[in-house]
Amino acid sequence: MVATKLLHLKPSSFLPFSIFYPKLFPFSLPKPSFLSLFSSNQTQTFSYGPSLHKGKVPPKTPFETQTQITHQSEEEEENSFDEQRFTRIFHLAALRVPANDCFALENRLRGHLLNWPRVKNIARVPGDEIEEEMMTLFDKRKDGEENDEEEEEDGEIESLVLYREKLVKEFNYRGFVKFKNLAKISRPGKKKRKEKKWDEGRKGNERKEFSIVEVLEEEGEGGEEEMKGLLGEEFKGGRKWKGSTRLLLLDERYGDKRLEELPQAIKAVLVEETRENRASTIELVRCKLTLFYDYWQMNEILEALLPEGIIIPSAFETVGHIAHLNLRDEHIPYKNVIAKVVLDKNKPKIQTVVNKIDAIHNDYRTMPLEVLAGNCSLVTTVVENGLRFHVDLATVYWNSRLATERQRLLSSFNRNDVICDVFSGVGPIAISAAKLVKRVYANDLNPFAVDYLERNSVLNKLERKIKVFNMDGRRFINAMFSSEKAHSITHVVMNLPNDAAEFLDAFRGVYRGQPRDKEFNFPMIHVYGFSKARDPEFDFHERMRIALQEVAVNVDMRRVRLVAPGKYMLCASFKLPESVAFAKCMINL
Ligand SMILES: C[S@@+](CC[C@H](N)C(=O)[O-])C[C@H]1O[C@@H](n2cnc3c(N)ncnc32)[C@H](O)[C@@H]1O
Repeated sequence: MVATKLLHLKPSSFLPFSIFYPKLFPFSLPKPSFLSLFSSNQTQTFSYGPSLHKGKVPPKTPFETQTQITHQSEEEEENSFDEQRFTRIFHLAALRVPANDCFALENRLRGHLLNWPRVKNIARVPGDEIEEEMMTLFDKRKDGEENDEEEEEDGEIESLVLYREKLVKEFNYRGFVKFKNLAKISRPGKKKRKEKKWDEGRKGNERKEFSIVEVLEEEGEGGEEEMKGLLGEEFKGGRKWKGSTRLLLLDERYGDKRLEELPQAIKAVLVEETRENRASTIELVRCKLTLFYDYWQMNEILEALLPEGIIIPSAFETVGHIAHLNLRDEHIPYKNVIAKVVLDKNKPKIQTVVNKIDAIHNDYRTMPLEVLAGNCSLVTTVVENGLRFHVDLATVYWNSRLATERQRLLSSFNRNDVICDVFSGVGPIAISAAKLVKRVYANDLNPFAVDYLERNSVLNKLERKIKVFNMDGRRFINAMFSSEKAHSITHVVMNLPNDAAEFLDAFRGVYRGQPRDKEFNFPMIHVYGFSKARDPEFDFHERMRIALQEVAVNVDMRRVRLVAPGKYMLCASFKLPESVAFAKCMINL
């Protein structure tokens, strides 16, 4: 006979696999495909795992309805939506087992337990937690070490209140012999109290609970009041208290199954345990798993919020604490809501969400950005290649997507090299190179970039290896190669893909007028460019030829990445041709 008592629940109105179309957003368009799923003759296929379309939407409490009526500013209203509309309730079956056995049983029942992303299949039962020390006291009592006047026939303690009273009588003349244990009976442990504090105080960036599991108890279970008296209002034992227990959440397919319908492995656990130990605490219970807004992934929330047919923005670039979106026109009416979801789902790493509002048109290559959510600071710190870079996206250029390319370039430098970075920005190439090479000359036209370049050199303790310049790229090339420095420079980096090829004319005649028998240095030039042509390599080569007025030979041309459909970023590396350096005509600066 199976002695384990089952909790029989009233049939719930919840249909396990109904689709609920959440009316989440005033401007969400009707979703015909969702609605059609309500039609009665539609047969649905089982889809595994939690989804906003499955589960039950909890009814609103009067308090929630009231808070919605509170006044919001226009801006708040634009950015907000009711997060509670994303709460979903799932009904599951679980084995309630003694806490000490749960890991062994979890192993044994592998394959039959809930396997949902981010939901642990072992859950605590609120209120029945008991500390190890208290349990020892309990066990001792069970083993008959203590007087068992109040013990029931099956060895269980009938009343903890009576037991406590008995212990009180046993005080020795000092009165404290057993006080330690007694205190534990009625006082929550330190650990527990700490947890509560954390929970109460959580705000802003702190992680919130994204799911809770509650046991659905039958009414009128004995012993509840007694346990409440001992363990406080939190206790929701309902049944005879047996110490700490855990819930092993069963696979969602068993949510509405009766014991007989469960797989043999689960039945075996229940039957064996009960046979071996009549006081077995293992039982099959029904429970309620609630998943909150914080549970769902960014795409799941956005899918529910945005009208059908709109592409769900799924990716963004990260620069330090800033998420940088590139929203399409169709997203613009929902930009604030999208930004809020991006922020919520990527906190605390992301603190600010911005959108690029226009193409880059200015010389300094700074992006026109609009802050959509979070704090307004565009000053951030990026870590690349083990180095730290302070960046202000409002005034300087930064592109994290070029990190791999920068690595590739750096790997071609060695400790004897001297690098000349013509368009250095805040220094991702120049400062990283300074770690490897003998010396770096770094230049940028943007005074803000140069300011950050200097600060970043100091931040990374490399300022002694870097000399910083703030001038136009052509003047810089000319200044470098008409000075003594020319003899040492081994690499020139020109990363201004829109125009760098045209700046190659600055190399024409840099050694003009100098005696040819002198030892000259012909550095490697690494120039970046974009091309939309059908043959991007040929196109870029042509641009270089026009600027140099020579055909550069032995050019190593590489496609760095596709920056837009049909538009490549390229890098051409070649040795400065002697004929260019000694050319008679020079550009007018
Ligand atoms: C594409 S960014 C590259 C910055 C840096 N190399 C990086 O990878 O982040 C180009 C840089 O060239 C600078 N720049 C634009 N025109 C310039 C010019 N005529 N002379 C010197 N620097 C210039 C811009 O201010 C910008 O910082």
